[in-house]
Amino acid sequence: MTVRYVESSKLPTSWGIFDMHGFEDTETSKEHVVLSMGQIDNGEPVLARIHSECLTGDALFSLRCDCGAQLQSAMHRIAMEGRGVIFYLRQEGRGIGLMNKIKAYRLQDKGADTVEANEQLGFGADMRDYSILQPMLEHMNIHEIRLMTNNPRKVKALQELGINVVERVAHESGRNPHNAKYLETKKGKLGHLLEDQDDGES
Ligand SMILES: Nc1nc2c(ncn2[C@@H]2O[C@H](COP(=O)(O)OP(=O)(O)OP(=O)(O)O)[C@@H](O)[C@H]2O)c(=O)[nH]1
Ligand SMILES: [Zn+2]
Repeated sequence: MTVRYVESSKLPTSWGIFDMHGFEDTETSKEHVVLSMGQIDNGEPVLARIHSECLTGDALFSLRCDCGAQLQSAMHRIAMEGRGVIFYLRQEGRGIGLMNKIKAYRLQDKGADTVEANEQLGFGADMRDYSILQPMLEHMNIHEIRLMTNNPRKVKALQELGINVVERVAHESGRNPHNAKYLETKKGKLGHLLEDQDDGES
């Protein structure tokens, strides 16, 4: 495995003070970050978020998706429990990268949904590889997680890697008129477990 631990520091945030741990993938040069709070290496299942980078949603306040709201909600939940961990993985655009995501957004502006746009660009619907998590979890001595996600495929992928997901914690937030179609496609085509939205727009 090519992912190695680099260094840790404090990261004060609006929700509290996290510990920030840096990892680098020497093969891809991708730099991943883990935020933790409380004692997470004592063997008790850890409340965890495995968050895929979304520059537009996480940093630029985009309403096209729900990523920014999900990240903030995860930080809030962990702070409320006083214990938990966020793996911030640099898998922008479900693994296709930022430039390709912009191309996909352009196709979506012309009517495609997120899956069709990926396919029109020659990519699969979801190109993420979670195996990079293994050395990071090992370094943090985390073996059992309560995973904040709506994506059953993410749970399955982690379990196939030998990561024990003892609970899926529903993680819905940030629904708005601009991401209604995106969320509908996640539910209809990607199998996300999202509440029905009877009165919503599509
Ligand atoms: N290719 C592509 N990627 C997108 C698009 N919108 C958001 N993303 C990326 O999707 C990733 C987040 O994945 P999601 O499918 O929203 O959610 P998830 O991580 O599978 O599931 P949750 O754990 O429930 O959030 C981030 O890397 C975003 O950059 C899009 O329209 N096209
Ligand atoms: Zn996003």
